[in-house]
Amino acid sequence: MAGEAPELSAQERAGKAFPVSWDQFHRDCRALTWRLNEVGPFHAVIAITRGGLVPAAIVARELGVRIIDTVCIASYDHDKQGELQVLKGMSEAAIKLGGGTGKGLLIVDDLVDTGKTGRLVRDMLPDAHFATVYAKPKGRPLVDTFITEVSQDTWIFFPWDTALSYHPPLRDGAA
Ligand SMILES: O=P(O)(O)OC[C@H]1O[C@H](OP(=O)(O)OP(=O)(O)O)[C@H](O)[C@@H]1O
Ligand SMILES: Nc1nc2[nH]cnc2c(=O)[nH]1
Ligand SMILES: [Mg+2]
Repeated sequence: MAGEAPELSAQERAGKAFPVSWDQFHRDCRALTWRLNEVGPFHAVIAITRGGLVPAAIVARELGVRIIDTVCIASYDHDKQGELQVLKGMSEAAIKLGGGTGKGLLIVDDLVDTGKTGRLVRDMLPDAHFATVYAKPKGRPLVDTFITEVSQDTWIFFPWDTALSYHPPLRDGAA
């Protein structure tokens, strides 16, 4: 309707920005692996794409896991969450390795926010271990292991979504 304020995106609602560099992300993934090493061993890693692909590769490398599968889910269109869509489920081979319930499987994603994506995958594999690098309070109860909690009003910017760019100085005319 005319005059109505445009709907804010999840990113705009978040307000606070938490940019993560490649270095920081790699360090956080390694820290996650230290914790997961106490919980495993795992037969396979299941990455929730696309955000889970990079941490899954790092975690699998550190833990010596060579079987990696994906569950492909689309929810945020840029930064607005819509209906969750499972574009591709797990392979039969991975499901079999987890005995049908996910036992001994490690699900990896970059973050949990509302927890909707995590809930969907947990329901597919209730006995799997679910790990994320970052967690916001609403999604946190769904995660078994994570490294850093950020507030619900924070938007995390991942290194694959960002680039170095000029930033003007704080004080006008100081450039
Ligand atoms: O806890 P939730 O509120 O469900 O949000 C978390 C999910 O959102 C992001 O994925 P996104 O759907 O943006 O897709 P992408 O991984 O392909 O970027 C992120 O990678 C998580 O998978
Ligand atoms: N990049 C990014 N994607 C998200 N999807 C849900 N929450 C977030 C977030 O904080 N950052
Ligand atoms: Mg994702």
